[in-house]
Amino acid sequence: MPDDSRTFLQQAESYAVKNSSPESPLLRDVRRATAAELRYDDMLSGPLVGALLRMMAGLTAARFVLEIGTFTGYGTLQIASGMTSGGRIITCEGNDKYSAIARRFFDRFHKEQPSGPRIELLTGMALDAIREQKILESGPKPDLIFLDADKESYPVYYDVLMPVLRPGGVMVIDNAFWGGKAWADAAGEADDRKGKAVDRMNRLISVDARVENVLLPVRDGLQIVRKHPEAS
Ligand SMILES: C[S@@+](CC[C@H](N)C(=O)[O-])C[C@H]1O[C@@H](n2cnc3c(N)ncnc32)[C@H](O)[C@@H]1O
Repeated sequence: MPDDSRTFLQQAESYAVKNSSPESPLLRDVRRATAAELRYDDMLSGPLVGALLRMMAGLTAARFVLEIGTFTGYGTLQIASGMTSGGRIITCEGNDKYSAIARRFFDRFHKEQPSGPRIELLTGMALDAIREQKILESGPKPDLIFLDADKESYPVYYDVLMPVLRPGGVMVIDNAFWGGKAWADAAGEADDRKGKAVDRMNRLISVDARVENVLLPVRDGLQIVRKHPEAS
């Protein structure tokens, strides 16, 4: 990306954050703790994507949400703050260090909002954890799914998760540009396994008759995929 367009996008993002609903003190603390304890926070979805997730939780009147890739819990807590009381979020994280930080903040959320949604953190590889819990086989279908884990598996996650999303529900997928590798691969300019997988998923979505989607140039690309109400 040319330097001047990068500057424009950075300025646009910072302007957009300033002029969107602010994050709560709890969310600010998650960001600060992540930066202080891990010394990197670039995997965290951040205020803009977070605010959009929170809005999606409200717009879908979400009672049951599934998140793949918790990291330190920022996106989970944004979603939780957009949900009504009595709901449930299942979130999956494969890294113990990250899940320990997330668990601390989930405990604080449950204390601060005892009648808010319950957050259940599954540790281990996401698809195994979900299969063990039999989430995909029985029970209510998720109203909202946030996919934000290993990019090479994105097409598999999409295949496995779209059938369990409730008709009319929404799947949000982060890093749909994968730093520009998604289209570099499409143009044959790079050989990046993650970029190829992300591009494959984006193409799958754009021809999937079960859904309508919009791929937004927000941060690293955000797929908003809505399952048609009559789709199974
Ligand atoms: C981009 S971060 C998630 C950010 C988080 N959703 C947020 O909103 O701040 C991706 C996370 O997915 C986790 N992850 C990657 N592959 C995974 C897998 N197969 N199963 C479970 N977690 C995985 C990583 O350890 C990492 O914490």
